[in-house]
Amino acid sequence: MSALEIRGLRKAFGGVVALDGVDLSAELGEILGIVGPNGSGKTTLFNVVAGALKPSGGRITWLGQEIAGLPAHRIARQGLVRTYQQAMSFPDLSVNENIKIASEHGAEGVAPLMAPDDLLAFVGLAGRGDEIAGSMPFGNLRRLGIALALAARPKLLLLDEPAAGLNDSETSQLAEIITGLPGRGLGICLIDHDMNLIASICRRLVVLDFGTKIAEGTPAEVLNDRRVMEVYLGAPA
Ligand SMILES: Nc1ncnc2c1ncn2[C@@H]1O[C@H](COP(=O)(O)OP(=O)(O)OP(=O)(O)O)[C@@H](O)[C@H]1O
Repeated sequence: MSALEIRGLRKAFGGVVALDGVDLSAELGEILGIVGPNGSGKTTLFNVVAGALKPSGGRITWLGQEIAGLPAHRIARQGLVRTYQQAMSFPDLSVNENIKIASEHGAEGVAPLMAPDDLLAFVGLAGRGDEIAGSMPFGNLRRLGIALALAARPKLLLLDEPAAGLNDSETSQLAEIITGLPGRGLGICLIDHDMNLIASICRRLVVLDFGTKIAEGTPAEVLNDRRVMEVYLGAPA
């Protein structure tokens, strides 16, 4: 059984069906890319898995236990942690204070991934622990968002569009950070619209369209899939 097993996951907002029977598995030690056009259900998938939204149906098994519908803080305590499209931090507090709070709300019974100073160095914020989060430039706020998620000692990290708004050099630095995580035993699920980033760091991709999984496989398999090409490029199936 995979670390995360999702079966028949459904989420409806009134008449809008955002997830329509999604099956998906994610392993520790792998980077799984989740792609699809705007509105295909990617963020809703993360919200439901991480407990920010209750599913309308289906099963989510994490490390062998059913977690569908549990509140977000209980899911985070079990090592399943998500980041948001907007980097989340307490803007009036320092970087170090933010890290401390994140670690206090993190997974129970899991050793820290690394010491706070090493964590800051790992995400490219060495020596910036005393800076006030809200005064940092956008790229550094993104790094801080990842540092805060890692401070919560995740076993599986759900990254929602971490490269949005980053320039090319910031995106390659981000790719280095992310690719360093599976070797430390973490699993990563990565949503992003940057196909170059996704194809370069993910071994496996899942493609959503209108709340259903339309393809799954290696980047090469998926990007040559006729249905995926149709969705992205409008080519006939
Ligand atoms: N809170 C909500 N209330 C009503 N409808 C919602 C809500 N959240 C999402 N939806 C709808 O669910 C569908 C899936 O949205 P979602 O944000 O999950 O897509 P996405 O693939 O993450 O899109 P994007 O790439 O633009 O971030 C869309 O039709 C969206 O309008």
